[in-house]
This record gives sequence, structure tokens and C-alpha cells, in this order.
Amino acid sequence: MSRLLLDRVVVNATTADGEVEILAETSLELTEQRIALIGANGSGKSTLARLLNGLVSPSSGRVVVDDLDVAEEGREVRRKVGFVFTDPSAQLVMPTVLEDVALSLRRFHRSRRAREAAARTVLAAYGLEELADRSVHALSGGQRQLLAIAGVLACEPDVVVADEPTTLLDLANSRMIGDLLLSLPQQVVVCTHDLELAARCDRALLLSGGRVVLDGPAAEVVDHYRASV
Ligand SMILES: Nc1ncnc2c1ncn2[C@@H]1O[C@H](COP(=O)(O)OP(=O)(O)OP(=O)(O)O)[C@@H](O)[C@H]1O
Repeated sequence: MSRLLLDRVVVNATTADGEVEILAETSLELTEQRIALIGANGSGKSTLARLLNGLVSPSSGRVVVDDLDVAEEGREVRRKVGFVFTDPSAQLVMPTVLEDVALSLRRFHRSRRAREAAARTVLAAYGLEELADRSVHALSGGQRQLLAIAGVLACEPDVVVADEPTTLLDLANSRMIGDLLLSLPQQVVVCTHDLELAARCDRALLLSGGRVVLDGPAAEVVDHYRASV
């Protein structure tokens, strides 16, 4: 597993009311395979998740992935840490399913032919091969999220960070995506309101008001959170 380190990280944001703290000073070391970030809307889960691949920068402190400082080696870190958004449309940019996965693979294969062949293999691995020539806009929500995750995994990241990946999905698709994420060999950090999914992780962090207020075995943290709301 990778070692994800937050060393005295603070995140501030500038708003109409001036500078506000959205993540209070946080130091953490994440080495478990499956880690859930839970807590109410606006508690700071996405901010914490986005720090891990440089989508959010700390106002002070350091974020280190293995031995890479995210502020200095963002490009390398983004190769190591794949990010799955709540809304897969944010990461599907090409007209067809095949072209979209092929685009993710441009770092691995120079020729278009090789990229498309590799993309077909990726699609087959996720049961999406029959949709190869379909428009990405003509997929169901579950298919779209599966495709977005396949595109991230095709780049062979060591860590997958997923920000509420099941929020827009129905029950069956949210189970399918949750099961997939938890079955990955990679390290997975998932922000979620799905407490069943969170409880199946190894470790959970409960956030409230921009702070980690509880951190421990996932089932215990989830039980505590359920009892407190
Ligand atoms: N760039 C920003 N500028 C101002 N405020 C921000 C910014 N980013 C986040 N915030 C605020 O910081 C707080 C934490 O936001 P964050 O998105 O991390 O919460 P969250 O726990 O992921 O919420 P949700 O469950 O609703 O997605 C919220 O009050 C949000 O409005």
C-alpha cells in the first residue's frame, strides 16, 4: 500500500466574508487498503480527498504520497493517485466510450491503433465491450460511472480516491460500484454517505466542521456516527 501523509495541513478559502478555514490543522497517516471519509454535508470530506492528488492545495502544511510532496511533484502524484468524481460526466470527455478509454491510455501507447486495442481490453474487463462505439451521453448513470472508473484504472494508479462515487446511482448500481471499489487491489479512499459501504472499509474517518473528530476501525466509527445523528 501507499503511504498518504498529511503533515499539519490547514486549508483556508477566500469567500465574500473573507478568509475562512475549511480544514482545521490535520495530521494523518493513511496506510490501510480501504479508507472511508464520512460526515455531514460540508464537513470537509471532499477537501480532504482532493488534497491527496493536488486538486486542493494546503494553505499550510504538507501532503506527501509515498515520498512525493504533492505541492512539488503534482504530476507524478496524479499518476499514482487516480480520482473518481461524483458525477462521471466530469471525466468523460470524448464522443464514444472507446475513444474515451483510449484517451486515458495515451501515456502508455503512442499509436492510435495500439491505444484502441488496449482500450477494448479495458472495456472487456468491465463488461463494457458492447458499448465501445456508443456515445458517452447515451449510457445509464451506472454505466457512465463504471466507464469513468475503468478509465482511471486503465492508468494503473496505486491509489484510487473516489468522491461520493455512488451518490447519483440507484441501489443496484451503487452496490455494483461499491463492490467494485472494495474489490480493487489498489488502496482506495472513498468519501461517502453510504454507511454500509463505509462500514466495509478497514478504517473510517468521521469529519465534522472541517475536523477529523473520530478515526478508527470503520465499523466502530460508522456505529458511532449512526448513533450521533
Ligand atoms: N473553494 C472554496 N471556497 C469556499 N468554501 C469552500 C471551498 N471549498 C469548500 N468550501 C466549503 O468548505 C466546507 C467543506 O466542503 P467539502 O466539499 O469538503 O465538504 P463535504 O464534506 O465533501 O460535503 P458534501 O458531503 O456536501 O459533499 C463547505 O462548507 C464548503 O462550502
